[in-house]
Amino acid sequence: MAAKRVLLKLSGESLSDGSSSISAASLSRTANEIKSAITRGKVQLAIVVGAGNIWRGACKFIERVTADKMGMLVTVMNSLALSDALATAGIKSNLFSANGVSGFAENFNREKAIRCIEQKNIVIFAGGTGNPFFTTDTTAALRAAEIKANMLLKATQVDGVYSADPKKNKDAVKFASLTFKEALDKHLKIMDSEAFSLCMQTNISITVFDFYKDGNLRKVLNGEKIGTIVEA
Ligand SMILES: Nc1ncnc2c1ncn2[C@@H]1O[C@H](COP(=O)(O)OP(=O)(O)OP(=O)(O)O)[C@@H](O)[C@H]1O
Ligand SMILES: O=c1ccn([C@@H]2O[C@H](COP(=O)(O)O)[C@@H](O)[C@H]2O)c(=O)[nH]1
Repeated sequence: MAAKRVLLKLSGESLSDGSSSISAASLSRTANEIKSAITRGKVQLAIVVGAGNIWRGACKFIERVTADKMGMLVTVMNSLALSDALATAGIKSNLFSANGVSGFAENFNREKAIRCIEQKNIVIFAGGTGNPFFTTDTTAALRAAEIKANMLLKATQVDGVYSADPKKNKDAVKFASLTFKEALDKHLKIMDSEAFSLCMQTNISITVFDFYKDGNLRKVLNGEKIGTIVEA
C-alpha cells in the first residue's frame, strides 16, 4: 500500500557520523532523504527521533527515572537539530514536546498536531512519551495511534527484521514479513514489545528498513516492498 499518514521513527544515529553525535553531513542527508521522499507524494508525515547518538539507556550512576528524563531531553535536542535541517532544506515543521520545555518546543497537543499534518507540515514529536521506563520506539507507536497513522516506518541501520540481531549473529535469517504475534513470541529485539503490542492493538503496520541506502525512504513511501513488514 502506498503511504498516506505515516509516522517515521528515526534512530538518533541518523543525525550522527559516528565520530560526532550530530554531524552536518548526516543531518543534511537525513533532511534531504525526507525531502526527496515527500516532494511529489501525497504523504502526511510525522517524525519521532531517538537519542541513541547521545544517550543509551539507563546510566549506572544516575537514578533510572532521572536518567530517563535526561534521555527524553536528548530527543528534544535531536528534534531541534532535525527541524533546523529540514528548514535549511526548505521544509516547514512543527515541533511538539510531551513535557513542557517552554521556549524550545510547543507542548504536545493532539488536535493541533493533526491540523498541522493535514496542512502538509511535517510534525516532529519530541520528549518521548513524557514518562520514564519507555523508549522512543514506544513513543512512535503511541503517537502513530494518536494521529491515526496508517503505518509506522522504522528507519534503521539494518535492512529488516532478522531471527536474531544480524550485527551479532551471522547466521540470522531475514523475514520478508511477520505478524505482531510472531515478533512478540520470538522476542525480536529490533523494537521493544510495548511498541509491537500497541501497533498490534491499533492495527498499524510497521515497516523496518535500511535508512542508510539512499532513496529507500522514498521507495517505502511509494509502496515498494523493501525491508520487513510487521502486521496483523
Ligand atoms: N531481530 C533483529 N532484527 C534486526 N535487527 C535487530 C534485531 N535485534 C536487534 N537488532 C538491532 O536493533 C538495532 C536497532 O537500532 P536502531 O538504532 O534503529 O534503534 P534504536 O536503538 O531504537 O535507536 P535510538 O535509540 O536512537 O532510537 C539494529 O541496529 C540491530 O542491530
Ligand atoms: O518515552 C520515553 C522515551 C525515552 N525515554 C528515555 O530516553 C532514552 C532515549 O530513547 P531511545 O528510544 O533509547 O532512543 C531512553 O533510553 C530512555 O532513557 C523515556 O524514558 N521515555
